[in-house]
Amino acid sequence: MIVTVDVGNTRIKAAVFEDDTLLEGFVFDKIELQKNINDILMKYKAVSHLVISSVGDTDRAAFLVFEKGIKVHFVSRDDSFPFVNNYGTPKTLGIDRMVLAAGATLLYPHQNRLIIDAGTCITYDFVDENNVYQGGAISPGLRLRYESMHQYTAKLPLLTLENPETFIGKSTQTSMHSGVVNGLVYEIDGFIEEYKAFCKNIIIILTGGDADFLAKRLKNTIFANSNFLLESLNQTFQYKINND
Ligand SMILES: Nc1ncnc2c1ncn2[C@@H]1O[C@H](COP(=O)(O)OP(=O)(O)O)[C@@H](O)[C@H]1O
Ligand SMILES: CC(C)(COP(=O)(O)O)[C@@H](O)C(=O)NCCC(=O)O
Ligand SMILES: [K+]
Repeated sequence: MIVTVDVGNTRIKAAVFEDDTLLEGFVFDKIELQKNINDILMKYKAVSHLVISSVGDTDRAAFLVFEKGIKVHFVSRDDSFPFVNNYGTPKTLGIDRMVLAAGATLLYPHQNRLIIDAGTCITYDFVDENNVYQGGAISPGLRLRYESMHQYTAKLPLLTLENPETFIGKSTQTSMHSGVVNGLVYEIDGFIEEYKAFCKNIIIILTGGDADFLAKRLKNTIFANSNFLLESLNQTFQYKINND
């Protein structure tokens, strides 16, 4: 049994796996890290490994306290990955994006894959049918769009996510909701159209904290799975064990 942990820029997500089956998922804030991991390990005594992917310079020590009896593995660029990396700056490619690319490569063989992760930032990652990671895009996430408009203007309020009724905003608030939500939906649909025109036989996976909210608003049919990074971590770790 393993626990995978995804340390994003906003929150921490974790899941318990028995082989390929996700038994339970968790979401918590960074300050509650040790307590939550401890609770998970108390509940699932058969856990043998903690597998962590972190977008930042996580305090390794916070995880290493669990090393008594459990193996702690931080996924890094030195691990084996099931794709060839054709990114121009492979050393600066986010570990989270590498794990998503690895998961898509292993779970959806012999096809083109586009993984869209709607988290703090929106990341687009493209792995082609020859298992070459080609790159993608990075743009601000939903919450970041609201926060940055407030932070970098004199007059715009800080709003929380709301569904815009129409695309024509009739007030400051509805204009901002339309700009953020419709703007992001148009962006994602636009990228999907570009990728579909560029290559046939492509699977599109949408994940991240805003995946469910966005999925039902997209024109394109996609596969929404908010646990895809946690599942990809499980796959990446099994691949590493089998290939090291
Ligand atoms: N309690 C919450 N705290 C922060 N963001 C949340 C929360 N619930 C939903 N979200 C949404 O999740 C998004 C962040 O997604 P997440 O996958 O947690 O990010 P990351 O992987 O970068 O930490 C935000 O844009 C926000 O709209
Ligand atoms: C783009 C990201 C900030 C996304 O982080 P997230 O929204 O998942 O928290 C992260 O993948 C990152 O720091 N990447 C490094 C730059 C790159 O991938 O090229
Ligand atoms: K992301």
